[in-house]
Amino acid sequence: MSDDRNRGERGRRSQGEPQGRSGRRGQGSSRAGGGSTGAHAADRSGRGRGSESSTARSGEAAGHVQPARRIALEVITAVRADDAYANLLLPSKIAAARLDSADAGLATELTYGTLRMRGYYDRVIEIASGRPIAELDGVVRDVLELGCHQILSMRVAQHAAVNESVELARQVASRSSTGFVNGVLRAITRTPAAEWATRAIESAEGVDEQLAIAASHPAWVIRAFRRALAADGVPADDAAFQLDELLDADNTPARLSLTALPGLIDRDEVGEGTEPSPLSPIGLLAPTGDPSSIAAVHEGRARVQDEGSQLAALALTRARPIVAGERWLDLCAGPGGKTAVLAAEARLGGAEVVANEPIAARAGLVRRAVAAIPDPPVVWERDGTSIGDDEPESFDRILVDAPCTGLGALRRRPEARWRKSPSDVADLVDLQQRLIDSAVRALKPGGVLAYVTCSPHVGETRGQVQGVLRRWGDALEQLDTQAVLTDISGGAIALGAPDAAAQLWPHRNNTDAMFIALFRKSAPAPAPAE
Ligand SMILES: C[S@@+](CC[C@H](N)C(=O)[O-])C[C@H]1O[C@@H](n2cnc3c(N)ncnc32)[C@H](O)[C@@H]1O
Repeated sequence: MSDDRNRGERGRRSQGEPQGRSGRRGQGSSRAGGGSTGAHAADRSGRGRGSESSTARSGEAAGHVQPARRIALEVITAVRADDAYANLLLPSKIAAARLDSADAGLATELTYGTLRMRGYYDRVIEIASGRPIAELDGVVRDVLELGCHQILSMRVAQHAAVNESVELARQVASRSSTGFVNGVLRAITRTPAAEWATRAIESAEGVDEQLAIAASHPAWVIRAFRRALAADGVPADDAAFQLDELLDADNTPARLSLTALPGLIDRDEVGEGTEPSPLSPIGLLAPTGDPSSIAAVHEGRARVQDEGSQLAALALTRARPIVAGERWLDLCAGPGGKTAVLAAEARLGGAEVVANEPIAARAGLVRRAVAAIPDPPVVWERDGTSIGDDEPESFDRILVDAPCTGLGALRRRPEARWRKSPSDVADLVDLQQRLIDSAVRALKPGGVLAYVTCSPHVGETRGQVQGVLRRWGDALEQLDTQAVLTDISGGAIALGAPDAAAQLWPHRNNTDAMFIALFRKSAPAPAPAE
């Protein structure tokens, strides 16, 4: 654990330093000049051409901008304007531009670092420019955030960060925006990073609002994490420290972890500098780099997968011994990471898997994910909420890895925190409930259901458990998921307060914040003896 992580919330905040390991340290030495900064006095035309960054996206005018910066900006703009996924878009852009590993590393740091910390950078930009961030053109804001990341969090020479940002603005926005970008970024360079942090944090009122800026998470997410930690039994006197650790872990890139698909490859055959996961019996930790260069990954016998996701899939497959001939359903399968584990385990035990994913493109990803497995699962493209009525009492095990806010996977998908709002939670909770009820209907009596989310939000986790037990009464019994996970991990896993369900945490388990709850559908009472 880094010094930063040991320091704790109160210590860090008292030093006026924002959250995370991304190295926000003072670089400049002169003062930026309050509400009427140099930037403010300079060109205030934050408005560009009024269009999104088509030039940035096509890369037409590369100018004198380093390719890594251009690619980072293209991805940041696509994430903001088109809801693109950075983890899908960035690797394809790096490959298309044939960046060497150093430039690929730089593009990755620029992209993920900016997406992670943009909430904090936006506040710095507001203070430095004297303008609300919402008033700026989208692409100008993207350029400024990217520039902020270099100035406040990286060891990039400040003149390079400013000059290349101005050049990027010239390429993707209006000519007049270049003066504005130049003025704002120069103003930011004139104040040490630590002082910016203090100013930004103190500009907010309220503990959660200040922490939101320091840790660059929306305040409602901070509150949801607080509640989830409490629900997991974290004592009040440890809550602030644990929250701090969690936010820090969210802002720390995840290790590269792989699954060796059971029956397709042994863990020790994967090689390439990997080491066994301490938590998952099918998991490996790999050196960072391009995972597709690992032969077993290229062949589909090993897959990139968080250890928490591995454990969620294994919780279902190993909750009890497999009986040959069992039928399993993966109700929400796309893009197929857990389907691959289910299918590999099912094959060894003589069971059959059906995968379901209603979005055609994601169903295609499921088919790709299982292509290396002999006799791969059939993939349906149906609405999971009606499968219970269409296929009643048909499956021995069902995985409901439900659509959720994704607040448990912010290490890997930093932009997810800015995408969701509290109003999304209600819709997701409703969909999750309908998927669970459908799964219970589709489950054979005596069958096992695993409900999984990559979110710790209580409404999506323990709230759903309470709801399903209320709705289904004696027809459903909760299994001891913590005991199952403890068994799978050989006792290595640290869990919260004793409970039937299990919540994993990035700061505690070094996994995504997966929530896993196992249930068994009651078998009908045996017929009375004659
Ligand atoms: C959390 S993801 C599943 C991740 C997947 N199990 C894996 O490990 O790769 C949830 C999936 O549910 C799908 N989904 C959304 N609505 C659905 C519905 N009504 N029925 C079934 N699946 C749905 C989404 O398209 C998404 O692919």
